[in-house]
Amino acid sequence: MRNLHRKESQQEARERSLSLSHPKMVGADDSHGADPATYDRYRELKRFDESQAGVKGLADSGIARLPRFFLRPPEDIAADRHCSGPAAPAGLAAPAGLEIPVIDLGSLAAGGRPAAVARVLEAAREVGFFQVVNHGIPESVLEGVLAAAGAFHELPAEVKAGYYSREMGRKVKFTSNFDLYESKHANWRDTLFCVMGPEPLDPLELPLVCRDMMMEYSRQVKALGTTLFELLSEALGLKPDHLLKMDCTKGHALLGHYYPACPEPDLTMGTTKHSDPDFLTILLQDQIGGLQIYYRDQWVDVPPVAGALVVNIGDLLQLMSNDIFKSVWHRVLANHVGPRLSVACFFTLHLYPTTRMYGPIKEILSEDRPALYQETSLREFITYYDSKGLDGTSALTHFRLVK
Ligand SMILES: O=C(O)CCC(=O)C(=O)O
Ligand SMILES: [Fe+2]
Repeated sequence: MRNLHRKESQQEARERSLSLSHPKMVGADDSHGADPATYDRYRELKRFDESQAGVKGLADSGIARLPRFFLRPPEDIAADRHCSGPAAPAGLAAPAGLEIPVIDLGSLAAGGRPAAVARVLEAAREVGFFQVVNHGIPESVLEGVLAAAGAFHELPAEVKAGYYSREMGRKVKFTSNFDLYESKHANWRDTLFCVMGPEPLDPLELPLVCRDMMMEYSRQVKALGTTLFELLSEALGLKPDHLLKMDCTKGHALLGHYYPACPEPDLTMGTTKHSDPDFLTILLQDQIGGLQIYYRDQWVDVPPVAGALVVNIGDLLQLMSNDIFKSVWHRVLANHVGPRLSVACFFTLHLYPTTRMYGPIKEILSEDRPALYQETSLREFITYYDSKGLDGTSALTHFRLVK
């Protein structure tokens, strides 16, 4: 593990001394029953935002009822059950107890590669999600990075406030509900967002409490990403380095999510249903559960498997694979039990000024398989995704040639 020998910075000294003090309470509108005539949603959102304490601040203040802007009306929750995802396979029978595929990467070098490629193809095409085991990242690193992300969120609110931001260009920021002002309902989730590459992040920009573990995990998850993109390239019938040459592993961001125990979990969501705006996501979740994918008209649990990592196809890879791979809706249920921790690694060139255009890969197109999407730059794609927020629609629709 990396050890940085240097003098403690002012910010770190502040973190250390403040971590001994008590978290500050944040105010909350804890009455659902507020008079609709006088309820000022924007003011409440702003008050929450300006607390810079996220949903953990609300949980710590001991609220028994959720502020109104977290509430999802029952018809909204019901509608969720009948949504049609960006790639919901049409006309197929309901799954009889679908289990998210678990793929063993342990024998790639020992003749197991063709079987792994076949399984990756099947999972990416049919389900859009799979779990990997024997992936090469030691359990101590998985446990370590989850604990480190949790430790950041458990710092005193005053310390975390130093990182709180909604600025697009910030490489390291603590935020709650990136789409707070755009979305219909807020989510019961806080996030530490860190852009780790392509320009190497100066480790000193990371909070001290999670710095070494985030750097170590970043290095290891990038190596796993390379293996996965090679398998995915082969699954498309391309040379193993095809997706690597398209810069799919050039940049990645780590998102340390924190879902505190929720006082009224049935009335809100941990994460609203969405598909990911990247090439690929590798997700590390703890043992609490709550992640679900939308598959053949129903929500299916992605159960925590000790030592496994969850992999899902992002919107950009669905676009590049011309719909061979599926980027599917997923969501996280809020829970009485918590906190739930997860660390998502988004392979994306977020914030990197690349002008490269991404469209369906030419080598897999034919007269029978014409391009289904227009080309887009990553900047255009992300700007569109962020402006839309997690509104329950797919950003891919916007780039589809035949609507
Ligand atoms: O926390 C999780 O399990 C899922 C997070 C997620 O979907 C995301 O970061 O896009
Ligand atoms: Fe996601």
